[in-house]
Amino acid sequence: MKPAPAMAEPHPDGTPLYRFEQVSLSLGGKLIIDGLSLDVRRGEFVCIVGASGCGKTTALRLAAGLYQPSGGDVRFDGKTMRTPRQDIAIIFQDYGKALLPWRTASANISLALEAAKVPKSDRPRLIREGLAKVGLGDHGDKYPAEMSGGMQQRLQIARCLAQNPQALLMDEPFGALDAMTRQSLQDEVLMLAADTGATVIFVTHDLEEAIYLGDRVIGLLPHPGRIGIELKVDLPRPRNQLTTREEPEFLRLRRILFDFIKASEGGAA
Ligand SMILES: Nc1ncnc2c1ncn2[C@@H]1O[C@H](COP(=O)(O)OP(=O)(O)OP(=O)(O)O)[C@@H](O)[C@H]1O
Repeated sequence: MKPAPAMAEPHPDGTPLYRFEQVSLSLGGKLIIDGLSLDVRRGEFVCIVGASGCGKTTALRLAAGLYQPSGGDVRFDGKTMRTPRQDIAIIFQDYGKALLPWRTASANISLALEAAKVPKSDRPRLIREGLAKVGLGDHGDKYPAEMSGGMQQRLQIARCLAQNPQALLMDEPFGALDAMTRQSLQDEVLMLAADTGATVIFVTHDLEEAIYLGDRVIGLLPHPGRIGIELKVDLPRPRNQLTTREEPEFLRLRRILFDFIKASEGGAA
């Protein structure tokens, strides 16, 4: 049984995959997110940036169903999110903690297939395909500790994709990687997102990364977290690490975001 690709086509009734409606969240008696309204289309790649502590991770946790809003509504596929779902995968920066160290790369991917109750007989093929998709075809027998940071993050991505998710939520996934590895993983994620049609919400501190990857970049303002800016990224795909970053439109968006972050940090001081 080959999992069907997540929906790449617009939904027939045009509903967004995600709808945040006037979402607020208080934690420990403090308002962390306020009046957040955001639609994310199926297959869209949305990046979230903002000053440290503005609520990016919290917004992602709401999208994952790990927090319930104090006010408003998070709707996924037309339904209010009440708990985490099997078709929403989350990828964190801390790949070391996300992977099981006593399982090989193959066995780590198998974990997602076991959770999804994929029949045992289908698993070896899906594991092989999953490893190949992220360039780890020859490394199935390695343990996480025998792999570089980039390889471990690739493995985490393969494991998440094995869930066949409709949505991929990524929280600073490449923050700990060196520049070259980071760029190759950016391109791989773009390719995988295009291939699977998965909707991606990607949190990053790196403004260039957000523009390079996204169809849209959302900038959050702090205290409480709310949307301060929303930019459509009108750059051709496939993106290219050299030429895309040199486009006047890329530089224009980078300048706008840079000024936004600077102003928001000033305001938060
Ligand atoms: N469980 C909690 N209880 C109380 N306050 C919290 C809790 N979790 C987060 N916060 C606060 O909410 C705010 C937003 O945190 P969050 O981690 O979402 O920000 P962020 O934008 O992801 O930050 P960074 O970029 O530094 O990772 C911070 O002020 C943080 O201290």
